[in-house]
Amino acid sequence: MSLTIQMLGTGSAFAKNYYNNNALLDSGEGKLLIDCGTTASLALHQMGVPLPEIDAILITHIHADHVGGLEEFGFQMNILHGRKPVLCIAEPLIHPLWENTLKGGMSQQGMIGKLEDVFEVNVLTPGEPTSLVSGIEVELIPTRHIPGKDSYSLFINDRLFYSADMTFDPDLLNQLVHERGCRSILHEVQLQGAGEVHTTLDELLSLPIQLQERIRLMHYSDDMEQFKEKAGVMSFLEQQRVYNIVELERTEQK
Ligand SMILES: O=c1ccn([C@@H]2O[C@@H]3COP(=O)(O)O[C@H]3[C@H]2O)c(=O)[nH]1
Ligand SMILES: [Zn+2]
Ligand SMILES: [Zn+2]
Repeated sequence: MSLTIQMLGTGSAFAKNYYNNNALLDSGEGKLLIDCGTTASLALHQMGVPLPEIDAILITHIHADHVGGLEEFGFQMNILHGRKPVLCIAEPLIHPLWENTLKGGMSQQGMIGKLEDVFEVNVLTPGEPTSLVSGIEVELIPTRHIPGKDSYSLFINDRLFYSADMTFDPDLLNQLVHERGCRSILHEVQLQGAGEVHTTLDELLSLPIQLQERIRLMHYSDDMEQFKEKAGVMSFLEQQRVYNIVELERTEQK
């Protein structure tokens, strides 16, 4: 079975040339949206993907570039299409997502008082690979991002690592590749400055070359073009280009 990934956008939270770093996985039998940021519905519209075609949404963590589009997605599906979208989410994110992000805009007296009133909630257990849509199995891996804020990176179909926003974790990357058969890595990157809550390009450049060869960069700032020659064997994912994951597993990328 083939699996494709198309980034709705590849931008950092403050990018203006790129949409939010959200992704559409398509197994041919089902579509999974990874994160639903503020720009998600506009990007999907431009890609020609109607919201009802998406079988499930998976959330990595609570920042607007990853969840800011859920209010519109939820309302559109309920009001215009008469059904609740499936929302896959780690248990610790449910309370903050509703109480701190969605409640203000979505609550309606007597009708909407909790996440489950708008979404079909699929509660995920970190560390347990779970089939989310036909042909797409995902394991949530807790990774560090903001102190005190839960965040989960993804290991997809036992072969593709998709980083959430995360600080540098070379041990995890080594373990995934050398012990778990990970063939390619889509990794967030911060191109300039100290990587207090993100992973910097310099940190990724410190990895063994065998790891760098597997890495494609995403979640980058508007000055990305200036860094193409500074990224060594790593290349930048292009937003809205459709990649077959087999194509991502080739080592010569440039
Ligand atoms: O301690 C902090 C907290 C946040 N921020 C910025 O806010 C953004 C929120 O979304 P993001 O996680 O994609 O990126 C984050 C950063 O750009 C930061 O630089 N330092
Ligand atoms: Zn982000
Ligand atoms: Zn974040």
